[in-house]
Amino acid sequence: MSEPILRAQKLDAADELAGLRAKFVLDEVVYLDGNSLGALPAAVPARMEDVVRRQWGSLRIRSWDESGWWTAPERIGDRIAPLVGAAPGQIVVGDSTSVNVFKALVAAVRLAGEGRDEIVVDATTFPTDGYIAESAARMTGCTLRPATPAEVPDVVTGRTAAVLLNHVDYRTGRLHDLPGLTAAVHEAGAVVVWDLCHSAGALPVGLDEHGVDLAVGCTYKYLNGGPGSPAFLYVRRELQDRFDSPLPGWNSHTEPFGMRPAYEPAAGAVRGRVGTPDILSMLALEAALEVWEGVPIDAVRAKSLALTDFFLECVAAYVPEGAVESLTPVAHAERGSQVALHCPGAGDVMKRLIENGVVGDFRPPDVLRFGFTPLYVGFADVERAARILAGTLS
Ligand SMILES: Cc1ncc(COP(=O)(O)O)c(C=O)c1O
Ligand SMILES: Nc1c(O)cccc1C(=O)C[C@H](N)C(=O)O
Repeated sequence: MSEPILRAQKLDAADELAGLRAKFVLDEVVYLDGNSLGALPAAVPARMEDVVRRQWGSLRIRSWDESGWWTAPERIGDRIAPLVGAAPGQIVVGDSTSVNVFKALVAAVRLAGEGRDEIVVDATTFPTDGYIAESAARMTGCTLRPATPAEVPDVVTGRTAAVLLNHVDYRTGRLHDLPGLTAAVHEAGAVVVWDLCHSAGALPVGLDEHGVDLAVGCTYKYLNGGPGSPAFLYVRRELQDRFDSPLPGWNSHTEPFGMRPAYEPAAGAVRGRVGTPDILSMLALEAALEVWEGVPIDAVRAKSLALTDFFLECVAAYVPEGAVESLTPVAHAERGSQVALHCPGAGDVMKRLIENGVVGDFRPPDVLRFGFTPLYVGFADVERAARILAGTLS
């Protein structure tokens, strides 16, 4: 047996999270696309059967109270909170990430106050954040200044109102320095908004510890909430009273069923809500989050780094030199939970990989992306993926 296969066996045998794989619906495919859409947790279908048939089918309107539908956005927010280092009462679940980026960024400019007329946006951002930042800047009368995360400490000034950053770069897998960049933004007196789509559920974030102001993230990647599952919005407790949402719907009113003509915002995380929550997706997410019971995020991070290290090792062992080049930083402090490989003809290579039972994804112009979800990816999967990649390239 080859050396990487033996190593994989040893690593799998010592993996304290290995048992979690059984909590997911998986097959013989090596699934390395959990950074796009997480796998289905096995408890979700039966829960949805109950939600649809009993809660909706039998209880109907009563379920808003009796099945806890009305309070689901805050309840599920509190379930996500420990995974991103937040105390309870600061996260609300609902709407898409894009919509929450809009809420957070406009609210950030309003929090920053008079005399600040610039929004700094991550120049390497996932496109939706950039599009929304451009619109938010136009709406608030701000100038938009794109900057790479590394440039942020040098570009923030007394004019900066808000800075929108990605925790992990969706293309390269680079992890940015959230504590350091948050401190740099604060030093300039500005408000920071973090997009945690590629870090929530993959690594410790430490929102409270690092004094983050506002954050958003999706739940369909490492949190396995399902296609289009609702996103989350974090508003630091000390800012909640001043959080002025640009989408003040009736669900965030202090007395929603008072049906009053004048808007009066509720206290707390509820202020981030807009309209009627998407209950089916939300309750699928709630069931999906049960797999996290007793799972420390530090153990997830340790396994994630071991998986990505081992993948890079196997690629180096199997793939002919020069055929691919890793875009993902080697330093653990700069790596998320994915590996991105630059590869000529990456689109076709990924098609062949998928035909051969290894699912990752392709991002233009020439990037092969492999996401490693520590809850269900094992070391034998990693070895097999690298071996099949080498076969695809030869
Ligand atoms: C960093 C980042 N932000 C935002 C999004 C998109 O959010 P939405 O759920 O609104 O499509 C994604 C992925 O789709 C993403 O990777
Ligand atoms: N949200 C997605 C979707 O609706 C379809 C396909 C992919 C996605 C993704 O999440 C892509 C992902 N954010 C990325 O990093 O590229």
